Amino acid sequence: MRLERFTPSTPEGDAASGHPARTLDWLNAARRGFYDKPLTEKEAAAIAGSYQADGRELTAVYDDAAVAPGLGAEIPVATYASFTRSLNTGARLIDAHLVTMVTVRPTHRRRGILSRMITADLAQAKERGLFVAALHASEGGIYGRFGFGRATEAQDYAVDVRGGLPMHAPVAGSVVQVQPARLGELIPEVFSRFHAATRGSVDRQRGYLMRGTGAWSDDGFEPDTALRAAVFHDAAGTAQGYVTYVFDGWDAKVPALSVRDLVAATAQAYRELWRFLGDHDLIETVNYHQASVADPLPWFLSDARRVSASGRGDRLWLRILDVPGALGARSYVRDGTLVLTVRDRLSLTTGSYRLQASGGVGTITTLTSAGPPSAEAADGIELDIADLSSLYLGSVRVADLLAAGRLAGSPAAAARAVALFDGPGAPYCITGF
Ligand SMILES: CC(=O)SCCNC(=O)CCNC(=O)[C@H](O)C(C)(C)COP(=O)(O)OP(=O)(O)OC[C@H]1O[C@@H](n2cnc3c(N)ncnc32)[C@H](O)[C@@H]1OP(=O)(O)O
Repeated sequence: MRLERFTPSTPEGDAASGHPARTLDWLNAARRGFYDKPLTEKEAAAIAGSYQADGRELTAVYDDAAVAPGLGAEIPVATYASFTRSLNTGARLIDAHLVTMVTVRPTHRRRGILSRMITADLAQAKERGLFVAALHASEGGIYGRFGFGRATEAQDYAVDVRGGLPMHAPVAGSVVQVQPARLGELIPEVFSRFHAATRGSVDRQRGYLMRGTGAWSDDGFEPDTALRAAVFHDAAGTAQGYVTYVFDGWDAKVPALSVRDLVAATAQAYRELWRFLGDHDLIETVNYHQASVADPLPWFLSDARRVSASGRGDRLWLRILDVPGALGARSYVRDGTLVLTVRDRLSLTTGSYRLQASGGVGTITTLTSAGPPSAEAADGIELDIADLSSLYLGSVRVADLLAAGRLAGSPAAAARAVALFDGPGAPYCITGF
């Protein structure tokens, strides 16, 4: 097996590697891995351009022993991509190493190819100085062993909008319908305000701009003529939110709209965009797939039962690569001191650390990174890096990790952990990658 890392390119750019279809072959191997149709050369060029803008790095694994009539040795048997985007820790934005497009051909599965790719990649990301890695998992049982923990959750809504959506609050600001193609400047502007204000948010890749403006369809790369859009302006005339959505068609079970994307920089913008969605005559249901688990919509409505929630599940998974760096980049509600002993199967963060929080700021001292735990560790907590990664943004409470047997420590140490890690609200991420 041969592993290559490269940046996406045009056939001319790839020619220097001796494999002019290198990017196209990688993209189609990844699509095969997710059971998608192969791309045309035009589509591949559009995606490669978008990936270049994202700064993605591609990993391919080749099987030089491939024999006819099987796929040729130039077609990757495994794909893996990574790029950097900021993550809101609740205190500030830090660079996160995003992992995506992981596939291994069925004929090559369970031979350790994913393990090899991810172990090398995470070690490199740590060497580059990144504190955390993140991904969205196709299955819940794969990534814990590599130190990833569930870090944000979301839920699906089906909202009954028959006769509109009566709300407690009076109408504020204004909503206008716009052509999606006119959203080019507004999408990044509104998202960046949402991102700066939302713990757990990850900055978005270029594909969001392409799909939000209708330049690409939801599942392809042709213009999306069915896409509709609306923008909310507050009383001062500032655009504070937008929604893109489609009509599900007259053949659907009930006449429905499906929200493709809804980004609101303020609670008022969120409320007024929902009021707008409810103002579509003939429509009975609005479907939404990225509601926060602490979503306020039911409280906005005169009748909260208009909202049916389902499909609650994990979205973002996080993996701390550098404990002092990551814990020093979040905030703490209370002052206190806690020693954490961290287990890490990949040995990237194994060790004991003293966390001292004062005035919201954490200072972390590495006590040991190899050998026996420090004497101070006896009075601390012990947990796996995947569970510390789940605690990091606040998606799980210390008591739940204790009850699950995933966190060990004396009652006094656990109480100190509660004081430091259990904060208000739920982290929220509306970026998929
Ligand atoms: C971030 C993303 O891109 S998520 C998308 C992931 N990709 C997919 O779901 C596409 C379809 N699946 C695949 O392509 C492959 O099965 C992959 C990528 C999930 C796994 O690749 P493989 O090369 O077979 O994994 P590898 O052999 O390295 O296994 C690593 C470990 O994960 C385990 N594992 C692998 N796949 C799974 C799975 N689907 N469920 C549970 N455990 C799994 C293995 O048993 C092994 O465990 P061990 O370390 O305890 O021995």
